[in-house]
Amino acid sequence: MNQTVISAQNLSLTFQTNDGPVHALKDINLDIDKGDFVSFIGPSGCGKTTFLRVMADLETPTSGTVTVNGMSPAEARMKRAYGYVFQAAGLYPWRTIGGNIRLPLEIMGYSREEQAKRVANVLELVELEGFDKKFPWQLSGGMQQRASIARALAFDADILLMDEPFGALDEIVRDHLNEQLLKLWARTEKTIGFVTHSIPEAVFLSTKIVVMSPRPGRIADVIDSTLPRDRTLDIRETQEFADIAHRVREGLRAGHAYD
Ligand SMILES: Nc1ncnc2c1ncn2[C@@H]1O[C@H](COP(=O)(O)OP(=O)(O)OP(=O)(O)O)[C@@H](O)[C@H]1O
Repeated sequence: MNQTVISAQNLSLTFQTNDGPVHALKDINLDIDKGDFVSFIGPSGCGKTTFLRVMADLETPTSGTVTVNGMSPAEARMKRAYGYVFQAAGLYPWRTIGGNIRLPLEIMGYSREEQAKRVANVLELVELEGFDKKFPWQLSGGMQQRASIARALAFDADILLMDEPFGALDEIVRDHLNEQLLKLWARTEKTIGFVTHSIPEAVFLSTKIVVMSPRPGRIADVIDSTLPRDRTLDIRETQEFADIAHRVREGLRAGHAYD
């Protein structure tokens, strides 16, 4: 039986600003099952980041509820139920890659042995073995983003929330990272929530695609992918891939106000 790990019920969030209220999310209902790879796609300002931030307890909903592993987002954060990857890698330039990944573990008081074990483990998962003593500026943008994924994996949480992690990278690097991410997902069996602007990226990565529409941010369509979980980039040439991409595009078009 599918186990729900993230559940949003009638979730709304309105920001009060000097220019009046901004309805970032409105009546969102969504269940994410264990092991799902869920992408959130939609035009700029439709609330994708806000939704992810609500799950991560970085924003508080105005009404409705979200549960993460059956807990409130605040409890889930205390229990380190998820790792979070931001748009920019956000590595400290004065710390080595290993030092950056170790930082949250140091703060939480993990022993030196445990820190070293975890750093080695996550560097292997993102294929950056041997880079622990390098500084961020010695790595390419794609490698820095992999290091920031490694940092998010350091607590070995079951859930990984990723806010457009590859948006700033060129297409070839992005393709490669997408393949690596799928391998990592298969190996670790994590549940992933992933924000993107890219239709091919969403279709290639996801088991479930949540298409959002702006003002106020609502769910326009939820697409359960028919593609096999085990896939390589070649799958993008198939009719099935094109069909799913078409449905995403239709959802985006239907939800867009074109104002
Ligand atoms: N702290 C805040 N205060 C006021 N308004 C905000 C705040 N954070 C976000 N918003 C507004 O809420 C709406 C949703 O923003 P959000 O960043 O979630 O959208 P998004 O879909 O992730 O956009 P993008 O793709 O550009 O990152 C936008 O209109 C944004 O301006």
